[in-house]
Amino acid sequence: MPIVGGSCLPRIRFRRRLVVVFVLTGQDACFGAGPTIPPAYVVVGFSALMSIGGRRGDYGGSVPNSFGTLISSLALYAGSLFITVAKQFVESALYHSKDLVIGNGPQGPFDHLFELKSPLYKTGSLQKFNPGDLFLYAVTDSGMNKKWGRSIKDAVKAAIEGGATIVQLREKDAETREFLEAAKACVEICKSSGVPLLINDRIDVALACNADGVHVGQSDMPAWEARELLGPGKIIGVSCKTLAQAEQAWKDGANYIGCGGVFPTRTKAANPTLGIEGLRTVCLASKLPVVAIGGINAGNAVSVMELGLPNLKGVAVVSALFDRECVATETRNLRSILENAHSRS
Ligand SMILES: Cc1ncc(COP(=O)(O)OP(=O)(O)O)c(N)n1
Ligand SMILES: Cc1nc(C(=O)O)sc1CCOP(=O)(O)O
Repeated sequence: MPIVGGSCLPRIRFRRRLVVVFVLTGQDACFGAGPTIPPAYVVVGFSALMSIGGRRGDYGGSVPNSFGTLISSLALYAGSLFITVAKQFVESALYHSKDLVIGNGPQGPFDHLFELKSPLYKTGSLQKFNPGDLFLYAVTDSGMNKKWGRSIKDAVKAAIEGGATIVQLREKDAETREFLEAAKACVEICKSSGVPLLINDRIDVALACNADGVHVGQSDMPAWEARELLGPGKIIGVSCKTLAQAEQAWKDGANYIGCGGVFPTRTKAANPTLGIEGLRTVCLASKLPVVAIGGINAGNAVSVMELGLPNLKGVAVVSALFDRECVATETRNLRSILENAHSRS
């Protein structure tokens, strides 16, 4: 902030003007990675100059007073520097607490009363993840859509019409540009229905279409890196088959885990089957809400819901919804089965 000119400091000799130029322009400077020089620096510098000037009589200041001015200015500077460093320490603590998870909410432990200042946290609209949304999780499949002559958009519309509570676009074969265009249309559809939309694997696509979040597997981008990119307001799900994976997903700041394959499936090649007992084991250990996946359909969904585990929030389904003639009808039917089972448990 260069605010120095001949007219500002008319009575100071040239050599001292140089000092003042240094002091005043230095107030916004940084030394290395250290703090910005606080305005008190300017006061100290100016007072020091005054005191020197006083000694020589240029400003009419007295020698004893100028020493006192210098000491009190140094104290002011030290106090101000302390406050600056303390503020940065607290900011840094808040920043590093952003991914600490307590309970199932998106907030870190220090982030209850105010927003973090980092631009990273302006990327998403801050919204709370509701684990209840995992109740009937519709996961699309490009092959099935092609087989039945549906666009992704129509498949998503039909699933929402039938009562899906969350949707994931899992388009393994789609070209990026085509996928992004479809994803943008689906974001609009889901937003207007209040149904969260997640993107499978593709953090880039999720960011570009402003989806509600992503679902990542064990060989995809780690959840903590996805969280860094997406910010705290987005939903992140992680596929987990083991207790260690579930623990890591929690540490990484995920919102939920997808656990399977509960039953054998033809939708995902070479997918190990955990069975109902495998699902139970992971649910009991998981600190995050769980959605079951793999071979789930209208005929076996009740056996999953009947586990009655508090953090098992629902089922994720591909072929039982999308490898059918009428997606809306299949979704409606499965939703009513789930609701009946849930009300009994
Ligand atoms: C809800 C849910 N759970 C698990 C998966 C599987 O994800 P991933 O391990 O990344 O495998 P692909 O889906 O990429 O084949 C999922 N998609 N959704
Ligand atoms: C995508 C996916 N992930 C699985 C896992 O076990 O992580 S099973 C699966 C496919 C689920 O499809 P369907 O409902 O048709 O069986």
